[in-house]
Amino acid sequence: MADATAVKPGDDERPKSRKVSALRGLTPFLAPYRGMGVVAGIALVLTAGVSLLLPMAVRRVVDGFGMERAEMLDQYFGAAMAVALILALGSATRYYFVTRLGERVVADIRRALFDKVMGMSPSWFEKMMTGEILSRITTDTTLILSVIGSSVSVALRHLLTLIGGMVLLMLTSIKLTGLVALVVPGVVIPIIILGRRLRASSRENQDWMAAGSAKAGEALSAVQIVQAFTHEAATRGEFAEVTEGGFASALRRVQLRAVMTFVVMFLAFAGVVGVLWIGAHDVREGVMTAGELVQFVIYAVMVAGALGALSEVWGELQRAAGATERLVEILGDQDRVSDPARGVAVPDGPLEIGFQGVTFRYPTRPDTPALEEVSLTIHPGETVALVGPSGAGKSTIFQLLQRFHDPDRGVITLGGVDLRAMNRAEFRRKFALVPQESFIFAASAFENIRFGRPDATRAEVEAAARAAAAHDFITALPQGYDTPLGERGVMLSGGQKQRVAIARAILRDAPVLLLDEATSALDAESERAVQQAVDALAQGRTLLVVAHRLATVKRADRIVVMDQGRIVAIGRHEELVAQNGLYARLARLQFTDGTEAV
Ligand SMILES: Nc1ncnc2c1ncn2[C@@H]1O[C@H](COP(=O)(O)OP(=O)(O)OP(=O)(O)O)[C@@H](O)[C@H]1O
Repeated sequence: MADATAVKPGDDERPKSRKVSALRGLTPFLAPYRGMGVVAGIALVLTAGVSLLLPMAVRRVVDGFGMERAEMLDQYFGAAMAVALILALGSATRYYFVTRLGERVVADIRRALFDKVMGMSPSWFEKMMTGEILSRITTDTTLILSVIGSSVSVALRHLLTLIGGMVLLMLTSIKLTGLVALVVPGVVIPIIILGRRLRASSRENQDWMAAGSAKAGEALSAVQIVQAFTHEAATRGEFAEVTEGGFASALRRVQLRAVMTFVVMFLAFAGVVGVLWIGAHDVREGVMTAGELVQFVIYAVMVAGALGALSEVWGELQRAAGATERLVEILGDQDRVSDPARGVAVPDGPLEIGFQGVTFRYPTRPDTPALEEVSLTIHPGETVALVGPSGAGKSTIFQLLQRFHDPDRGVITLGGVDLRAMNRAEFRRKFALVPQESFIFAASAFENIRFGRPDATRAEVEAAARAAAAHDFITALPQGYDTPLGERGVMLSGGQKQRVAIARAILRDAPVLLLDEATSALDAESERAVQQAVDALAQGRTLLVVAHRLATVKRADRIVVMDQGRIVAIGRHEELVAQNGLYARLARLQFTDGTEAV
């Protein structure tokens, strides 16, 4: 068994107790479908009621009432046929509506979760791994499906049988019911005690499942790195550890369930046998008829069966309660960044960008400022290059400008309006981003470029590709623009991916371009092609570029030199070289054209 303490998931501040009442979190999702619930409820009551009448019919058969005349016998069995029809119809109706309700509600929950997660800012994703989110969207919702789609209705049916059965037991024989009543606490108390332990172990089990998905998801997305570093054995080991941890915790749950099933079943049936024994004496002495005893026994078996089934369903309800709580947790999570209740419209026309006294620390690194007292104005149409050593805060400028985080101090404006006063989706339309790592979706080249503007025509997509010097290599692909590029664009070279990303940004046709240049050196030809694409992109737009190439910096109207989160110099290439400061050093050592800078 794995060392559970080493990688035990779920060791966070969340409370461990999982109460079935957590299922209340599902109410908002169930409310719109009240109608379906009502129909299912009626069918449920009907079938439970009819099944409760059956033992009485059996008593009459055993005791021979109404069997004297043939037509009465026929009527009797005709009625039994009708009952069978009602039972079958009621059960089918209940199944249909309950299952449909479950599927509908779970589809709604999945969508609500995904919608929520898609809108969260990066700091939220820092505490939640992709695999874990996926596990919640799939595994946890499946648990809820089983509850709404069956367990609740099964539980209700058994509950009705239990209550109705008890009443009818009393009507059949007060004395024997009294005896049964003595047995019931003996069954219920162990259910409560074991149920509590089961609950804790269920949550733990679900946490293990989520941790397993998270590990596997990460390893799969980096499978080449894992193989290149011959880390397969260790990665397999880590996954095995999580999986075995999950198995061990499942085993504890299964053992508990087994013990619980034994205790409950034995006590229930032992009780029935005991009561039956006394009843048999009563029949012998003529205190009750054989039919009454049979009726009583059937009710008692129904009641015991209902109790046993309830204890099983209870476990499922608890598992689902844990799942619900986790989902409600995500749905209720407050993001650090949020849109204003009523967003100010983004100004039309040329947009000036302003940073005024911006200081920012990443939430995960509260001690080190990533930006400190940054003030900078970028005029419309200007090309500004951000340069500086690794970790200087260049990418952080981009992050804040797109409002993935809010500054701790200071203001960031677009067109003179504080970003926090506008809706993020509105002002982000003014930006076209070319990230350092060009992300390629598992779709065709055409779809990948059209991602920049989903309503673009084929001609517009091709024009953008031409401007980005991507048209020629795309048409040379086996199916041209319709060639699937494979997961993360495995079909393309680094330079080609960049040009697809640039074409995407050109197509977006936004007034402000944010270009994070790739640090990796390209061969001379790709370099020229990418440079040409960037030039096309910069035409008539504001360009803010995290620059790693001398060619780019030399073309810039202004160069902003950053170091340890601060702006240390601003100027043109020649001026900065003449100052012989950090920039001159960087220019000599860091820019990737290979040419001497000064
Ligand atoms: N998500 C994050 N959480 C915590 N700290 C971060 C995060 N991203 C960046 N940092 C830290 O903030 C500082 C600035 O990082 P940033 O990515 O802006 O640097 P950069 O100048 O773009 O570097 P590079 O040229 O290497 O990309 C660094 O010290 C970095 O370690």
